[in-house]
Amino acid sequence: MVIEEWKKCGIATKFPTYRNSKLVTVESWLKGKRVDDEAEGLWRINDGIYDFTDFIEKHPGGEFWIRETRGTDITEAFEAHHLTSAPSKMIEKYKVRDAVKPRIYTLTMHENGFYKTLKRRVAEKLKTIDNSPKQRSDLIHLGLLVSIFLFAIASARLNSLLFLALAGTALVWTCVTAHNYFHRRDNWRMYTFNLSMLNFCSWRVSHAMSHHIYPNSYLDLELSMFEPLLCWIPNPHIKSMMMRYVSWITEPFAYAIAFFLQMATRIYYSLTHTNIMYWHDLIPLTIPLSIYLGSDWPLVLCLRQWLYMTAIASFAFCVIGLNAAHHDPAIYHEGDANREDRDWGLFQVDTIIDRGDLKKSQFLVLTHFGDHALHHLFPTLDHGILPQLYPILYQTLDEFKGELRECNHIEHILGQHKQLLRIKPNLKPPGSK
Ligand code: HEM
Repeated sequence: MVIEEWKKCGIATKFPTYRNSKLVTVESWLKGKRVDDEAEGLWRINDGIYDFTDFIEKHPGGEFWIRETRGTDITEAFEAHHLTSAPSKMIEKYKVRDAVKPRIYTLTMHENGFYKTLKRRVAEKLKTIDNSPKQRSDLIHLGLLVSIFLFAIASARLNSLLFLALAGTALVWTCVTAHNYFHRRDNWRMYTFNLSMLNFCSWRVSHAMSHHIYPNSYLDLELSMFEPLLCWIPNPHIKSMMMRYVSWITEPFAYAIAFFLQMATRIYYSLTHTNIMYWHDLIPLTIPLSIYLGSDWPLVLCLRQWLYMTAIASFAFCVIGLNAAHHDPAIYHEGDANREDRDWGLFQVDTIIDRGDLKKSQFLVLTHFGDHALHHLFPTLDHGILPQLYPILYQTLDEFKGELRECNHIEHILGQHKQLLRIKPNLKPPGSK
């Protein structure tokens, strides 16, 4: 079959099936991947087919990661989530056969390439690293979590807009900080992500499996979920002339309803297709409940206060998240010229401009998706210890002609808006002179 030119994917040999679905969700992404990935109904790592059915419940990282990825190619996710050599040694006993067809993904992880070299160096460095910042991360997270409830109750008792804004701010910062935790083995802090109406299980797919592994490509759900409202792919077949400009106007509205929209989509999908709701989707209700118990307000007003708080948090989350690292005309997006070296780690760095203005504060890094490149490369590491890895990252980037760029938030906001307008692909590959 001939693929239309504009559908050619920069990192895979197929245009992802899920992009043809009427409703783009985590489930349609996984379903599409099961169709596309040549994993023969099991799990694929490089050119091997593995049956991890008996390992699902034994997985130290938690059942979710393996259960949900059945029928897909997990090569990059497997490499990025483990820093020890144990998992690579363990998989042999689960191997069933060699895959019949070649992999559809064209990024590489050669032993002496950028990513594997960096990973070996990072694994070595972790043996001598100062781990105390991890406790600081835990304290910051706990402090923010408690603040949500204190500020929410104060906003009702004092009927104060200021405390309402503070409660919304504490909510968004707790949510971003909780993201530090849902990338890892199951732990109680990952549940606090759900206070926002988002769901960490859903995000383990849309963010950890999709966005982190295939950023700014057709496979990145964090792009496709916003289309056609906001479209960053520089392609007139996807981004209509009208959407380029209209998105600037509709954007604030889209930001404010993003949390509600995710919850509504999941409820709608559960009612019309299969249930994708979890018991922990009820967690956000603890906020209106605490306002009700901590003030003399009737329940209706408590619910209203909670919805206002959530809208503030949703708006702030998008201002922070969509302007954190990935969207600027100088950043690689689907359709742009590819770097010659197809190393997965270099691809990650090419899709990011880090926020340099956050780097001096662990609090800001945790609450604003800081140290973004290192986090993409090693998602299971606590954000607190990432700064200690910069010397190794810079040294390895130098050796492989990579570059970690930086800018501040205002520059990112401007760049993101220019990217919404851009329809012409960059013809100069990253790394070229
Ligand atoms: C989609 C594929 C997979 C993902 C996303 C994944 C994710 C994870 C995560 C998040 C952790 C916890 C890391 C931490 O908190 O520091 C973990 C640990 C672990 N996983 Fe997986 N995993 C996957 C597949 C596998 C497979 C196939 C095996 C082996 C058969 C495996 C073996 C382990 C082991 C032994 C650990 C303990 C920590 C370590 O030695 O690195 N995982 N995994």
